[in-house]
Amino acid sequence: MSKLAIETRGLTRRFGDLVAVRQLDLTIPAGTIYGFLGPNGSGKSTCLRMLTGLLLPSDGQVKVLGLTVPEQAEALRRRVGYMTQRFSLYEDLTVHENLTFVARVQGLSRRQSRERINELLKNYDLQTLSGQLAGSLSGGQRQRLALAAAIVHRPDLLFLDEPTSAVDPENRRNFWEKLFDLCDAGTSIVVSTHYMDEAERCHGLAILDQGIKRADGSPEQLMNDLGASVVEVLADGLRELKRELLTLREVRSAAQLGLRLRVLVDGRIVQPEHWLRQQLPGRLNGAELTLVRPSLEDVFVSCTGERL
Ligand SMILES: Nc1ncnc2c1ncn2[C@@H]1O[C@H](COP(=O)(O)OP(=O)(O)OP(=O)(O)O)[C@@H](O)[C@H]1O
Repeated sequence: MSKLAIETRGLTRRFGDLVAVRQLDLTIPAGTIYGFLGPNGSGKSTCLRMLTGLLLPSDGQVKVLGLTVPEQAEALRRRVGYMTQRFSLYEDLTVHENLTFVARVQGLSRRQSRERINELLKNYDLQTLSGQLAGSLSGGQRQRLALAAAIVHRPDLLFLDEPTSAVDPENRRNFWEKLFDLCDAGTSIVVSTHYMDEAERCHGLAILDQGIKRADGSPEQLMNDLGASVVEVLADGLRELKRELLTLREVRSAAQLGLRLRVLVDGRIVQPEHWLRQQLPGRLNGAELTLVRPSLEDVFVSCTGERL
């Protein structure tokens, strides 16, 4: 059996009356990239902070790299890296000074620190920026520095909290290439995101909504197990059509994409295109209906029960 990076049972965190994370069971294999996908406020950061040992759970059991958290959080500290949402850089230190500072905190010797920092500056395309203040870097440069800082001590497990929110698509793509390199070299990675395309890159994934895990599995599994069919409708008067479709109980959602509506129909309906035409005969006369492959966004909409 392959080793686990993380295992939780009944993990819960309350803030007063608010339950930010509720009864979360997770089984995350080592050597993979695992994502938490959820909207703002769904509990992703709270969850990551508990898994790093920085925040005490209200309830439940947590094992990270075989260590019991929070009891063994100190032993865990050296083995994990954590890149926070705001990147946590020292704005008035240079790129090199930021890395040197983190290397000292992580206990690297001067020599180890020098070698490791040279390696990171090269790998993360920061050599020419070495003497520049972190506060003056672009979004993509800040992100690369934050990642380099999070892995100075070669952690076995890396946590990333919405790492690409502030960067453009090209930087996001390059960033993910770096994550796959790290994963290939044996680092387990847990990443939170609210981007579907990012979630789709993960080996495994949990969909969080209001602190509750609504589904988990590989993106392919989640799409196969959707329990709904997706029909794209090309027709006139889409806004009105959408309203009419949403009055049907079997229609889980209808989202407009340009000239089309993407309609999620309960999986128990055998021929969804035919069924839709039967429900709205006048309205769908002359419309084009096509059964298409589910996307992760369809899974997300379906799991969170949002009838958009
Ligand atoms: N220290 C705190 N005190 C009180 N409430 C908190 C605290 N930290 C988080 N919360 C609440 O817990 C809920 C979950 O927040 P969390 O930051 O974990 O969500 P998130 O999914 O990471 O959101 P985002 O994508 O916006 O970062 C929110 O309602 C938030 O207001």
